Amino acid sequence: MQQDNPLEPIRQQITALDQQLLQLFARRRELSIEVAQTKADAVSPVRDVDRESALLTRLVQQGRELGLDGQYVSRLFHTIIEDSVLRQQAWFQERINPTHPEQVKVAYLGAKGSYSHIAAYHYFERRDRKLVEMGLPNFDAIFTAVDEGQADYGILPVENTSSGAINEVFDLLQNTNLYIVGETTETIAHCLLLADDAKREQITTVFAHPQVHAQCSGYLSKQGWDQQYCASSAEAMTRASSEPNTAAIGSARGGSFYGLNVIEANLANQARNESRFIVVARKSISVPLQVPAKTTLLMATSQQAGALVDALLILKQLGLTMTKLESRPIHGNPWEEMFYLDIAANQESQTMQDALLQLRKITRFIKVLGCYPSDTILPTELAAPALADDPRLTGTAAVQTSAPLYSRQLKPENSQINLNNCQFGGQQLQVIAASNAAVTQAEVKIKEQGGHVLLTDSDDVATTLPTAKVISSETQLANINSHLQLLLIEAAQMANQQLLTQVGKQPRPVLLSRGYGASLQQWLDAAEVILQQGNQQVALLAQRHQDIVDFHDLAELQQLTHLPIVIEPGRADDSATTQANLAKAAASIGVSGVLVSLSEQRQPDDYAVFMKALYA
Ligand SMILES: O=C(O)C(=O)C[C@]1(C(=O)O)C=C[C@@H](O)C=C1
Repeated sequence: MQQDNPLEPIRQQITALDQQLLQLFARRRELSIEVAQTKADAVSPVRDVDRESALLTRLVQQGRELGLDGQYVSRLFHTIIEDSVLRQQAWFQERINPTHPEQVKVAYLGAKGSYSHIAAYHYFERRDRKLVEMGLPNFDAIFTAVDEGQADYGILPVENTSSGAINEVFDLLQNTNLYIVGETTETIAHCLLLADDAKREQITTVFAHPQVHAQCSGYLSKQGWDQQYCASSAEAMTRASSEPNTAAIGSARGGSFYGLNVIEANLANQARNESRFIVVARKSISVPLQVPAKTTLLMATSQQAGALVDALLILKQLGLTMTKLESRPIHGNPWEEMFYLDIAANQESQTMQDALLQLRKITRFIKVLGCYPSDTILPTELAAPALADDPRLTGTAAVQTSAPLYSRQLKPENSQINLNNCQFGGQQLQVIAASNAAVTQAEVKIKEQGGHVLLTDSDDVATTLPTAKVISSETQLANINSHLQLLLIEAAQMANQQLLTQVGKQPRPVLLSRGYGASLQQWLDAAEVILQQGNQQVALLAQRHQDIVDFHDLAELQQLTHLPIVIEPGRADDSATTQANLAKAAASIGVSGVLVSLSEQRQPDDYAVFMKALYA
């Protein structure tokens, strides 16, 4: 009989107390949101370490009087305060980005019970959002589902304390249209999970995601089981629940979805096993200044020695803290690296705007992948005076730069584009020679008579000259040769927003022609589309189809933009000498390049005449 069990009355009292504790926690949470509402009016930060310190000191003291250990009390209240801070942050977030519906569709890796699923659950629960779950088989599918609007958000793991960065996700971020709008860190407790009727001694095979295998390699190497990789922890658990003599590695919570029991816990190599996840969406968000924010940048520096150090020095000089630096190879550009930087600052703060402005000047590619609330809540240590000043709060007033990226207003000095040893935007006029002949034949001629870049339709890469090619479609862009250095967008494509957007994601310089009948503003707006995507290496090409190159336009353009300007001088029937004179005149008002035909078949050799007249 239950009444005979002496434990029962005591347990009932514990249950009743726990129930009261829960009600108190819930009430505390409500008060925390009331505090946030008050802070919104006063524009004070969420985090108040002085208050936390005073509160913890008092609680530890009072706890001691009640016989409670100080560590125990501070640990408990750190969890409570962390929840309070994260809730307030979520409340502020919602206040300035109020578009979210009550339920959100979230794409994550694997099925119910996967680590990504649990991270998604925690993240959106904190935001009072009901989760419509969309488990997908791979990371690529998650990006596509959000991009195409089938899901509102995607949640993706980016790093783990034992196995490091998740490269596949970083690689997909290189080409995405999505923005990072949030992050969350999950403590991952890997357990050995077995079906009800299974026995540990009979295990022959263990299923886990490759990252999980890596994180538990120490434990697994001692077991002598066959280790099989699965696309997700959920798949591993599904298999362990149906295949005899097998086990899975997963979380206790995940295992419960599949009727699996925890046989051993804490299998990871590192005692502290945490994974950081990012949340991606189609629209970027603003982060309120009350909330500590992170800004993630994607950046390619020039290939000169020390280029990365120069970029990092800018951050240092502005007092910005970089919390992460990852590098990944650039797709199609062997030995070139794309850098991912997490900076503890709000994108809209003046300091971050200054940093972006300076970084744009020295990078070949730069894009803000997102600015989002930082979910890392460091515990307030007791009696540490340094904590009175929370360095993660930038606290500066919001500044939105409205000047376009192409404008002189934003960047007074000329931009420069480097291709091997030639430099558009520098002192010397650069010559791009267009040729239909075989690449080797054209190369010989350019080397004999002068010139810097070869514009060719050929995919032959056997040349030491930088090569340029006309790109007319996204398909063509997707298949370009990795040696190609300069992309030329012709007049007919100037208004092709999709092509411009894709070209903007390239780490290669772009020469953008003015569209037929397009105004200077429309031309610059097209350049802006490319720049906004991250590609900072854009030059403008005034082509011959504008009848003759209009010097009035060129002079005006010089004032409006810092982008290098290249011209195709004169009409086709202008003599080589006339074209050279036009090129020289253009150079005198700051034009940095000229596009001419190599005209292999002509007699006399127009190219030779042109080059001679140019340097006469
Ligand atoms: O008192 C405040 O200002 C709060 O925001 C509440 C609270 C808490 O939960 O106790 C939360 C965050 C602050 O860092 C300090 C305390």
